[in-house]
Amino acid sequence: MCGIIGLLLANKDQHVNQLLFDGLTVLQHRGQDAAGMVTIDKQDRLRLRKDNGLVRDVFQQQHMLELQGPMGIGHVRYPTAGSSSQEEAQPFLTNYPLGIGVAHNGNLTNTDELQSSLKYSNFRHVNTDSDSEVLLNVFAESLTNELLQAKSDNTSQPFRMQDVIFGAMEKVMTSCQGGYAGCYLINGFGLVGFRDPNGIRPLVFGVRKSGGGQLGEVLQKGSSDSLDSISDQNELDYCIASESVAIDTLGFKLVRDVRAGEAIFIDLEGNCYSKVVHANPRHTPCIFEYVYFARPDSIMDGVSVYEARLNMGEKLAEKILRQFGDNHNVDVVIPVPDTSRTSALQAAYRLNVPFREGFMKNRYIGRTFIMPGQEKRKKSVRLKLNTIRREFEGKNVLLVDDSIVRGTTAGEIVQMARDAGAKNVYFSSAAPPIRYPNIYGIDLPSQKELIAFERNEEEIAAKIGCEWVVYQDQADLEESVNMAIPPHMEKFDGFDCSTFDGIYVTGQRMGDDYFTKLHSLRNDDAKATRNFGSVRSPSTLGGTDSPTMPKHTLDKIMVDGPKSSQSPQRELDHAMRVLEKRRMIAPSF
Ligand SMILES: O=P(O)(O)OC[C@H]1O[C@H](OP(=O)(O)OP(=O)(O)O)[C@H](O)[C@@H]1O
Ligand SMILES: NC(=O)CC[C@H](N)C(=O)O
Ligand SMILES: [Mg+2]
Repeated sequence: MCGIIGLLLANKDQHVNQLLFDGLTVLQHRGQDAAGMVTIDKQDRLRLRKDNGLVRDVFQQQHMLELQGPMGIGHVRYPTAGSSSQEEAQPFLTNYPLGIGVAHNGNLTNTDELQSSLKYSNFRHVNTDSDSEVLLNVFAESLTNELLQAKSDNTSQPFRMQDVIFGAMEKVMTSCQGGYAGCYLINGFGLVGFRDPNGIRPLVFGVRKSGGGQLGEVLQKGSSDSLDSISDQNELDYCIASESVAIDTLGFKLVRDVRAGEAIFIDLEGNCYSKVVHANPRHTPCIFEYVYFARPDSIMDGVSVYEARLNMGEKLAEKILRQFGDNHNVDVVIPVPDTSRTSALQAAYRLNVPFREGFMKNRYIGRTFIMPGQEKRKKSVRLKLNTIRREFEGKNVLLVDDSIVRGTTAGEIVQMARDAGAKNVYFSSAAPPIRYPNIYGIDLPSQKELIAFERNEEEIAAKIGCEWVVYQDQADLEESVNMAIPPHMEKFDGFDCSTFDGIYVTGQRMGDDYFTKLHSLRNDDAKATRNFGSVRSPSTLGGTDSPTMPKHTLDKIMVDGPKSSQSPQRELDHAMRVLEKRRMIAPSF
């Protein structure tokens, strides 16, 4: 679930680099593997920096100084296609036509077909296994055709670039299947934000007065659907982002969400054009954004993520009460930090039992679910959380998590609760059991890796070692989000709940060859082998699956490392051990 951002400033002497950096830092929870940004300088040169690592590791002072210009896009990556290699970090660029970059969140489900059509019909070269590079080239090809057409139709007068762009975006949306929200940067013209015809992945945009001034009453939150009422658009800075939290933090005012099947084009003069380019959009956003991915302080499609999570806690508690009545025997509710806190708080309130912080989180360890590799995820749970013994000793504790996916967290946490002296350990999940792969931007390619695959609640409880486990019902989860839609907003056409019910809004069915191939390419073992394959020399070391190590550190480890007489696997093991050791040292801020 990557994070994307695009920025265009009215004052062409200003630079977007610091705003991009700050925005990406705020979106870091959406991707920890790699980060990148591209800007366009005064000579129309695209300036790119991308690498594996967290935002703070990837952009050093010398990179920031070079990332000049008033327009740029940025990306934090959590891979769902190809490998974790540095080459597949984003943004991707292409020179033709004009010089275009892309930052993409989501996952295309017809990458292979598109790639071979680009190669054999359009003679375009795609250099990686990334679906995002394909998404870029499909647009580049369509834009080329639209530009050539517009040029031949309008020999005597200039054409309108917005028409050309919307024509190209229509082709993108009819050709590209899957979930995608993205931002294209077009040299000499501006930024394009877009969202797939099902609105699966989120995207919002906002404005501020040039340089950061106040907009006054014109754009009170949620009140304005267009920018028509703002007289002098030349004075506006624009920000497009995955989540409203980036818009808020950078001092922009949220205008609205990009609609399903819509593209918005912001030109260099500050004019903003929008069009729903897909003929039959249906708005079915990914419900897992509300469960886990988004920050609670984000407003997504008009819905406060925080409020939706409170509702999830309320409904979860009601299910526990339905199942056990008032004899539920729970002494204390304890959240599994961080994401479940909001739901756990409300569940405790509804159950009328104390809410206690029994686990303390090491703030320097990132999110474990989006880390690559099961060993690393497992180890990170232990490094990340520690117990406060007095909250467990002799008590019947109800642990609340937002979701149970592979069961890595639940298994470790239950054991920790027992080690801390809990009498009985109950576990509950604010989301229903996850039993199906995700194909729209969450890296859950393999059913067999899911703890709820072919297991019922009793079997899951036995597997994670607790007395009982209770999951949210899917209808209650959907209702939790629907209840938080403000009265003036349109209702959704439904949700993408495919990881819970196996119904794919883009029409795939379990058993299709697509799933077999996805599993074989992206199960944990396959990924480990592929990422291992990319560790060949210090120059390609950005390709290891280290989420936090800057490349120069990796280079050094390989120089310090064992001699080549050892097997490649042992060399890798050694490098990983050194990495693990060094990761224990907290980075300085
Ligand atoms: O069953 P699993 O495979 O362990 O996945 C589920 C867990 O992973 C996530 O936490 P994560 O540590 O990623 O992030 P958080 O700190 O935001 O809760 C999620 O909140 C669950 O706790
Ligand atoms: N999680 C995502 O949004 C991933 C984007 C893209 N599919 C990639 O792997 O880079
Ligand atoms: Mg968690």
